Amino acid sequence: MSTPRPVLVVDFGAQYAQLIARRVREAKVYSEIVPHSMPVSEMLAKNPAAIILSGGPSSVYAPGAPQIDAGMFNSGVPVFGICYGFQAMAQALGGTVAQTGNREYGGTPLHPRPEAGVLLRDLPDDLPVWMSHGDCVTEAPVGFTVTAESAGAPVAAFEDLTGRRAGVQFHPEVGHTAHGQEMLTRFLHDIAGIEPTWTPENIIDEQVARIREQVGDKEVICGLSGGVDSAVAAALVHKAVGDQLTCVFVDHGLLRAGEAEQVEKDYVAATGIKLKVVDARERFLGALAGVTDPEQKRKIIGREFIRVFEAAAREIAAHGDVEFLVQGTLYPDVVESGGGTGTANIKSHHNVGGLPEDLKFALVEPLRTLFKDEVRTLGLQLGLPEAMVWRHPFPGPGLAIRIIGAVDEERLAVLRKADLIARQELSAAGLDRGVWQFPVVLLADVRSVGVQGDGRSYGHPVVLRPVSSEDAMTADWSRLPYEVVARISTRITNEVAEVNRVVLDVTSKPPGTIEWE
Ligand SMILES: Nc1ncnc2c1ncn2[C@@H]1O[C@H](COP(=O)(O)OP(=O)(O)OP(=O)(O)O)[C@@H](O)[C@H]1O
Ligand SMILES: O=c1[nH]c(=O)c2[nH+]cn([C@@H]3O[C@H](COP(=O)(O)O)[C@@H](O)[C@H]3O)c2[nH]1
Ligand SMILES: NC(=O)CC[C@H](N)C(=O)O
Ligand SMILES: [Mg+2]
Repeated sequence: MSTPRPVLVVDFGAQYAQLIARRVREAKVYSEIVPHSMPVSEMLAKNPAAIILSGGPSSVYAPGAPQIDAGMFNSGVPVFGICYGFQAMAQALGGTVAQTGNREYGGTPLHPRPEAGVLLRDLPDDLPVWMSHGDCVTEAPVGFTVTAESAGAPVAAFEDLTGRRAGVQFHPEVGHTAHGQEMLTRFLHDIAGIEPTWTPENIIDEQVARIREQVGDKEVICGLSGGVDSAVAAALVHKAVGDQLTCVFVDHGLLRAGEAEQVEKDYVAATGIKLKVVDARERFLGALAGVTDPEQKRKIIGREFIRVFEAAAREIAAHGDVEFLVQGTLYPDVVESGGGTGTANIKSHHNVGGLPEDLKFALVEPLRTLFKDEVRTLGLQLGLPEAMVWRHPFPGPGLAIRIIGAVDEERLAVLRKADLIARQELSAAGLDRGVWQFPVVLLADVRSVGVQGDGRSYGHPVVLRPVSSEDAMTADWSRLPYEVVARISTRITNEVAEVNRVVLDVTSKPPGTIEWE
């Protein structure tokens, strides 16, 4: 099977490059992100159906700012510029970009002109769009029609339909821009003339073909956690190579109450895939003893996972070595680990930034460019049970990154009890689907004074961190009904002897992250 012609999203260090790529997928068009440092000849060698230039932090007129090679515009490939990409495109084609002193951040009314062109045709005046710029295009290049303006941007959108190029100063890819998806769709379908034929089923077919090609007739193991990502990854690999796949579930002692049993029982029942369960509790807890630094914990866990997979592979291999390790890695894991173009390392996800340097497995990661909600859609299409597909995410390093301080059996036992109560009460209130994830965090090195049974207590606080999110890239704290919060608090302080205080985390992401470490 051939890969469809991609729409390339050229990343200029944008906050939203991955969001652009998924909006393109929502328009039923295949897309790939490439760094702006990739030579244009290499981009063109991918035979792109169109190119989208992302936003970015630089100013196009500043020394050393990323530029666009004119070759891109001579190639005849349709191009769409967004924010920095729009400015860079204007400059490369002979327009003018300047800092006018009129900065616009956040919701801004857009005024489409009567000659609104294809992108903005029939959209209302005062259209609320999301802006984030300090520079402006002050003069459009020759051959372009200016199709909209805003108070701070005299050229807020332009089009050259003959050359199949367009650009906008605002961000159509963010949810806050009204009709943003429609504008991107109009560019792709109506200006670039791309057929909307790509669907999530295509991901399945493409990935199955790709996995077959990569793996051939060799044996494969898959790290299976009970979470949706690895379940979908395993289902894809199973579809591709059947019984060459064995899943390995690692009980590292950092799991929640009942989790190991549930994975063993439910997963095999639902899928019929071979599963090996490894009890690695001593090994992980030994390696983590006394460690308090979050990044160090993550690196240790990443390394131990691989060592356990290696040992399991030796036992599983019927002939020779197992070369391939399947992981349910998603795009946010990669980005947060600093794997994007010029993106910062926020935290090393155990399955990406936490991998040891001497990793011998070749990785099979069919979900590496996708977001969780897309993976859930795939899971449903692959016939996985709803309960598995809608399970809340749970990080591979488990409770180790929810104990602030060193990790040991005793602390784990305390957190497990508190966590179970929170999960039970959330489910009892029928709120599972309304909440993206609900970490419970133990501040193991903090103590506070309480009064319980007329006596003094000196116990630990537990933090409730329920969040809502679309893709874990950004999140907000969930406004749980106070009765539910109150019930959880009462039960935890009554039933978990070591905990005498429950607090609620009311921080969005950014500036917080979902997990505390
Ligand atoms: N206990 C485990 N045993 C084996 N592999 C694991 C375990 N925990 C995590 N992994 C591997 O690490 C990958 C990343 O973990 P992550 O938690 O992001 O995904 P997930 O558990 O599959 O899904 P979810 O994000 O919904 O929890 C998993 O897809 C899986 O391959
Ligand atoms: O498998 C994982 N290995 C990790 O090392 C890891 N760190 C964070 N997470 C999960 O990723 C999402 C975003 O988390 P943060 O807002 O805390 O960065 C949330 O869903 C987190 O639970 C991880 N998952
Ligand atoms: N969001 C962006 O792409 C910003 C572009 C440019 N840095 C500006 O401030 O105008
Ligand atoms: Mg998980």
